[in-house]
Amino acid sequence: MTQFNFRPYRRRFQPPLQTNHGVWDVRDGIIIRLTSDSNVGYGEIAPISWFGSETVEQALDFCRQLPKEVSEEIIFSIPDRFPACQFGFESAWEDINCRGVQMYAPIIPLAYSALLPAGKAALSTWQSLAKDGYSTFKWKIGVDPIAEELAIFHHLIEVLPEGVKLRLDANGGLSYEEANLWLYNCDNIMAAGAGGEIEYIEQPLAVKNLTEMQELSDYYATAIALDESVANLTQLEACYQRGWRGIFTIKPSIAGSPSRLRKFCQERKIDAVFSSVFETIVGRQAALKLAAELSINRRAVGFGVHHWLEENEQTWLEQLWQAC
Ligand SMILES: O=C(O)CCC(=O)C1=CC=C[C@@H](O)[C@@H]1C(=O)O
Ligand SMILES: [Mg+2]
Repeated sequence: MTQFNFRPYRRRFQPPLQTNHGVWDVRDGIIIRLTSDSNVGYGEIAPISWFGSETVEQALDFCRQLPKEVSEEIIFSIPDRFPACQFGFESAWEDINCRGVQMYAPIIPLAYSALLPAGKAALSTWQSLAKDGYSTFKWKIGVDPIAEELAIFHHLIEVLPEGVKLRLDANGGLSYEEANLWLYNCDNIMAAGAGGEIEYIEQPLAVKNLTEMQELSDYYATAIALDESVANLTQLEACYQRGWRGIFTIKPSIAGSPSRLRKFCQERKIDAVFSSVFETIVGRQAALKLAAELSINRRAVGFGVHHWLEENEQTWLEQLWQAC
C-alpha cells in the first residue's frame, strides 16, 4: 500500500493578477506526497473554482476524508467533480511509479508564452521579457474600457518585432459587439502587415455563447481559442461534440485525470495550447510533461514566469514538509 499525506500552501502573486474575473492576489493549493517503500511521488492540487473546478476548501475536505493509505483504485475513482484532485493524485501516482519527482520542470522542446500585465503597463514590460528570450506574449483584455484597450493594442502590435506573437485573453468578458470589434481590428491589422502577429483571441465570449464563438470563428481570419469553455474533460468532450475545431486552451491542473486527457488529445488530435494555473513547480512539471507529449502544433505554453515572493521553489517545497 501507499502512504498519503498533504500540505496546504498559500503563495502571494507579485504583482497581483488582473483579469476580467477580477484581481487575483494569492494562489492557494495543496501539495500531496505518496510514499511506498523508498519511493516518493509528489502531486499538486491547484483549483480555480471560477473556472468550474472544485474549491480549495472542497479539495482539502476531500483529502481529509481519505485514508492514510491509498490504492490505485482509490486514485483512479476520484469523482469528476474534483478535477484538480484527479490531476494531483494521478500525477503523484505517475511520479512515484517513475521513481521520484524531477524537481525541475522537464526541458520541453516548446517555447513559453509570457503574461503581460493588463492595461498600458504592457507597453513598458514586453521589452525586458523579449530580452529574456520570450517571443510569445499574452495580454489580458476586457479589463479596461474597450476604446482604451484598442488604442494600447494598436500601439503594442506595431512596436512588437517581426515574428513575435501576441495572444489576447478576454476571459469571457466581451459583449458580442465588442468581440466583433476586437476581431475586426485584429483582421485589419494583420491584413495591413503589422510588426507582431496576433496568434488568437482567447475566450472572447462567455461559456454559454459557444454558438456565437463558432460563428465569429467562421467569419473572421483571426483565430479564437476556448479556455473557460473547455476547462475540464467533460467540457472538452462537449465542445468537440458540438463541432469546435478551433484552438483548445488546456489547463492540465484543472482539466482532470491526466490519463484521460492524454487519451482525449491523442484520439481527437485537437489544436491544443497548454496553460498554467499558476501552480508550483510540482504541478507545473506534471503539466509540462503532458504539454510536451500532446502539443501537436507546438504552440508556446502559457507557463511564462509569474513572479512569486518566494524565489527558490525547491527550498520552499522542502520547508513545506518540515513546517508541520
Ligand atoms: O495561459 C497563460 O499564458 C498563463 C495563464 C493564464 O493566463 C491564466 C491562468 C489562470 C487563470 C486565468 O487568469 C488565466 C487564463 O484565463 O488563461
Ligand atoms: Mg484564459
